[in-house]
Amino acid sequence: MTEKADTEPRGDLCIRTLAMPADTNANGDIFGGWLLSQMDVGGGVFASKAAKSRTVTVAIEAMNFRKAVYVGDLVSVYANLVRVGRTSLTVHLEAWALRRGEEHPFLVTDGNFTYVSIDEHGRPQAVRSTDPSIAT
Ligand SMILES: CC(=O)SCCNC(=O)CCNC(=O)[C@H](O)C(C)(C)COP(=O)(O)OP(=O)(O)OC[C@H]1O[C@@H](n2cnc3c(N)ncnc32)[C@H](O)[C@@H]1OP(=O)(O)O
Repeated sequence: MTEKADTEPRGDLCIRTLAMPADTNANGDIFGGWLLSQMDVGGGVFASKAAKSRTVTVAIEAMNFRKAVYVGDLVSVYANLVRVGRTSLTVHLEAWALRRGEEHPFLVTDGNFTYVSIDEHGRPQAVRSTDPSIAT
């Protein structure tokens, strides 16, 4: 895995939460699945706002777990739109942790999450947005 040189989060802040004891794995560290679910929730909020519709997660790619997260870390998820298809959007998500007593957050995970815009029956529908960067 290549080390990312980023020193600052990129994108829109979409969720911020505190890692709690209930989120730990058998080793007492924060469970990767918990982190992934925070990213999915944040990315879903971002994708629904961008598509102006309900969305569902269809794929997660290029997921990197770069650093461990511990109880008490403040976890923030940032989103960037990287691709818009006919019915789907791909969002690059980064999770950053701020440790108690420290000044600077650090990148803990990142990945590309693809969401599909769906209608009231759960069927894919064309992305419709007033955002000019999302041409359909
Ligand atoms: C936060 C949460 O959402 S939790 C819920 C977890 N997710 C779910 O329950 C979703 C379950 N899956 C589904 O309901 C269906 O598979 C749907 C609605 C996502 C897609 O339905 P399908 O009939 O497969 O649709 P279809 O084949 O037309 O694909 C729709 C879009 O998804 C894209 N897609 C499908 N599979 C993938 C994949 N593995 N990777 C990337 N994109 C994909 C297609 O390319 C298409 O995008 P485009 O229109 O922009 O070109």
